[in-house]
Amino acid sequence: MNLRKLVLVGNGMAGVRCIEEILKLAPNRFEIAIFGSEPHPNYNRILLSSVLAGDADIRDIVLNDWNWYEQNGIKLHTGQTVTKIDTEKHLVYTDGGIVESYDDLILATGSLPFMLSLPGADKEGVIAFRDIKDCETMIEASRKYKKAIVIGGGLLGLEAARGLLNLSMEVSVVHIFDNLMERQLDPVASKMLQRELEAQGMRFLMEKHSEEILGDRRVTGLRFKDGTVEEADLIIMAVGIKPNVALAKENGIEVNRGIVVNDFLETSVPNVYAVGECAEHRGMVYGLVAPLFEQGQVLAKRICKRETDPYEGSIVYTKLKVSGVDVFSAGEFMDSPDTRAIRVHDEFAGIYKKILVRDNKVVGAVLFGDTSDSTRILQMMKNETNVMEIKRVSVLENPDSAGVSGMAAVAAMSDEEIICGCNGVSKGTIVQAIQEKGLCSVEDIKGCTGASRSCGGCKQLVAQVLESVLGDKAQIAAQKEPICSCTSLSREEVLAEIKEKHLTTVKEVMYVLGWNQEEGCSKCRPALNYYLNMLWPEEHEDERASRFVNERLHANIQKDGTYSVVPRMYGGVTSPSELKRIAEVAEKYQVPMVKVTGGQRIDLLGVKKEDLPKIWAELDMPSGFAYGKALRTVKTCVGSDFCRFGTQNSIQMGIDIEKKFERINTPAKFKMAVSGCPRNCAESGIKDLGVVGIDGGWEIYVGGNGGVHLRAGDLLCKVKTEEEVMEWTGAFMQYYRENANYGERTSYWVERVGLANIQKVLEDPETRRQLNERIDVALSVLKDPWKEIVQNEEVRAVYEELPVLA
Ligand SMILES: Cc1cc2nc3c(=O)[nH]c(=O)nc-3n(C[C@H](O)[C@H](O)[C@H](O)COP(=O)(O)OP(=O)(O)OC[C@H]3O[C@@H](n4cnc5c(N)ncnc54)[C@H](O)[C@@H]3O)c2cc1C
Ligand SMILES: NC(=O)c1ccc[n+]([C@@H]2O[C@H](COP(=O)([O-])OP(=O)(O)OC[C@H]3O[C@@H](n4cnc5c(N)ncnc54)[C@H](O)[C@@H]3O)[C@@H](O)[C@H]2O)c1
Ligand code: SF4
Ligand code: FES
Repeated sequence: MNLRKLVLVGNGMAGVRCIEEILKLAPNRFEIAIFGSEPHPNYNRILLSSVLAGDADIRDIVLNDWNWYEQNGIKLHTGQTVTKIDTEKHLVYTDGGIVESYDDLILATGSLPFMLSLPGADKEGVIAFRDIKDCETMIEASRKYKKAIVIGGGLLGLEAARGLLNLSMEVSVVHIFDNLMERQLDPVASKMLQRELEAQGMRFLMEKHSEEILGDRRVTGLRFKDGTVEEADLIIMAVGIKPNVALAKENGIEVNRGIVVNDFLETSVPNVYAVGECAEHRGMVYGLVAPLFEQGQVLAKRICKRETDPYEGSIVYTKLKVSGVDVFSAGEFMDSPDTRAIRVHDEFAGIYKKILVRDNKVVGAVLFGDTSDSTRILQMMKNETNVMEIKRVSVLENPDSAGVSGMAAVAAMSDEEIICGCNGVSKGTIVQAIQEKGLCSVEDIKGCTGASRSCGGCKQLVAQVLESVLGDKAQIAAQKEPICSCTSLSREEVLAEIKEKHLTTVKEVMYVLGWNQEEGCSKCRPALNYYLNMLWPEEHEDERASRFVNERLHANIQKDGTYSVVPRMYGGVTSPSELKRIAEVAEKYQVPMVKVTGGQRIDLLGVKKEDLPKIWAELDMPSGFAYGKALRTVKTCVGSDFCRFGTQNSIQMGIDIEKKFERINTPAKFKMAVSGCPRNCAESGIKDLGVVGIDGGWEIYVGGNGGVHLRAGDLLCKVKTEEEVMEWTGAFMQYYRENANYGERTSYWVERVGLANIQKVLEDPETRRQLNERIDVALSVLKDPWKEIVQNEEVRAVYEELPVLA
């Protein structure tokens, strides 16, 4: 049988997804060729926000790797832009000189970012946020520059701003209206969002009209119509997108705002179809993946000559992907004369929920602070549920979930309810796949049903469905997330294999366990190095090359390529002679800034790499490990020796803890504090482990965090003596070292595992003894890295050869 020739223009999310559907329906019907302007295989554009925020690596966001094209017999032309279509002869031409014939042609050219045509918009440092290249440019710029402006307070602008904050830039968001995300939120939710983001460190310049981008070659600032100027080294334009229609338009295919398609995604020219952000259907152009995937399903059936319902449009809904902020918006969101609203606004809890009802049906919703109702509300919108048949207040309080856990609420969901909005996967489909195919991890479910494959916002729900089906077995299943895309093995499996096969180097682990990338990636290499150090403290030789640059160089790299030096000062206590040495070093090496840190240490900022060993030698103080995934500082208050409120000697307790546990590697940075009484001047409540003096003893709090994931610590235990503080501290640290994922702060780990479970383990004195025994072994082999480099010529020679950047 002669295969039909199918050509896809646009190797993006919508086009390739449609091809996947076609391959499912008719794997042998087409000879497929795909053209993409970008040099990459198909990747998850949505997760560029996560890459920028440091939560994912570019490699993690590939949806279909090079092998996938090969395995499916698809001819992939990356870096090739189709510039001409001969619709008579059925040929496409690329800028690289390739000509390909087609029987069926799908246009999935996506969108182009809208760039404001301001004077100076062509300067270096003015970019959009649309593709991998933009993402890389921003990450690179953050290493050299300090101030960023994001123009546009929509979804993209706010996600970009959050990412840039994570990259330690100062970020101002310039918005043209007085309400952020005015296309998705009403003014109440919008203001709540602004307050929350301000608390995270974002600055907002509202109702500002940009007039000119300043600077010579590179941008230095932005001038507004009111004459004011904001400085910037980087400007991101996130002011919307426009469908990429030039190719269609120039080749006689009907175009309006987008490429005009009918209910079967057919354009005005026979055998030419359009799908995705470039397509205009019934006057609507969509900019979110769920509708694009729905279009793709209809188109796949049409092209495969299968019967299909027409595509009749989609309900649009969004969630902002900024950690610490829960925002959901669906359908209509502004009150109007013909809608009535059901509202809940809890100003204490920072929760706002509104649904809009017309003709007794939900036509839209805005949720802020708690979006757990979102799937159910969306389902009501899709099913056109009559709200008059329900007790109305219960619309915003799931009767099934009131007072019960999220897991129980998921168990009570009907099979039709959609779990993954992006990919339209229902609970029933997931349950069936788990039962029939024996799936036991979120990753398996993703591979089999597509759920959680796009924005990832439904991962928790998918895990809960898994748990509701598998019960106890899900505990193991929940942990079956692969540690990165180089392997399908979870952390637990990798650790078990390391122990069983006695693997002792990162390379050996990757080789024996069949890593699909010989060199691993930036996610697995440091993680494996940590796990090996933790499992074989006496045997495993730390593999510096697998560590992040700061840990390799024992100093934090700064934006301008210089380093910071933070010597250890136990409990935040120093002496005149130490201060003198610090002052002398700072003067001699012309250290541009000497600063007291939030952890009560002294930071010498702006040191050149070549000066580091000399400074360490002259300071003659141990490393403060301010750069590592390790115990950082133990902050102390003045305590009972000097403070009139003090009930306990917090300074001595802090010094003792720091002296005992200094240098210990932990899955993520580990901060501690000791306060002499419940007034808590050392802020023990927001530390990974915080100790608070009380009458006749001490309280130990764990899982606190004063950063992005602001969280008050949970009370782990109350003890009477200093020895017990030390014993519980050692046991908790070692239990965390052995059980948390690499990179997971205690604030997330304690939430994930549950305080009660941790307490259950640590309450047993024998378990505490064993954990302390193991942490003591790990501590016994640690040396001060600065001293080693200063005193050992061989180590210094290796150090001096280290490249400056990662
Ligand atoms: C940072 C970011 C975060 C996002 N977050 C979300 C989210 O949370 N949820 C959500 O639903 N959506 C989100 N989106 C939107 C979502 O990514 C898009 O809706 C989706 O990627 C559009 O898919 P598409 O295939 O239509 O277009 P694209 O993904 O833009 O793909 C089109 C491809 O075609 C190529 N191309 C164009 N013209 C040609 C040509 N002539 N020849 C060859 N190749 C060509 C382009 O280079 C591009 O690679 C986000 C977008 C961004 C940028
Ligand atoms: N979480 C998500 O679902 C998500 C995340 C990122 C991007 N996206 C999608 O990507 C696309 C692009 O996102 P976007 O936020 O750029 O588009 P958008 O159109 O949703 O928002 C653009 C924002 O820029 C503002 N604006 C316009 N001109 C301006 C000016 N001159 N000065 C200041 N502000 C100005 C607008 O008022 C608007 O709020 C959209 O389709 C969006 O849905 C979605
Ligand atoms: S926490 Fe208590 S002991 Fe410590 S400084 Fe504050 S008031 Fe004094
Ligand atoms: S809701 Fe986006 S991937 Fe499931």
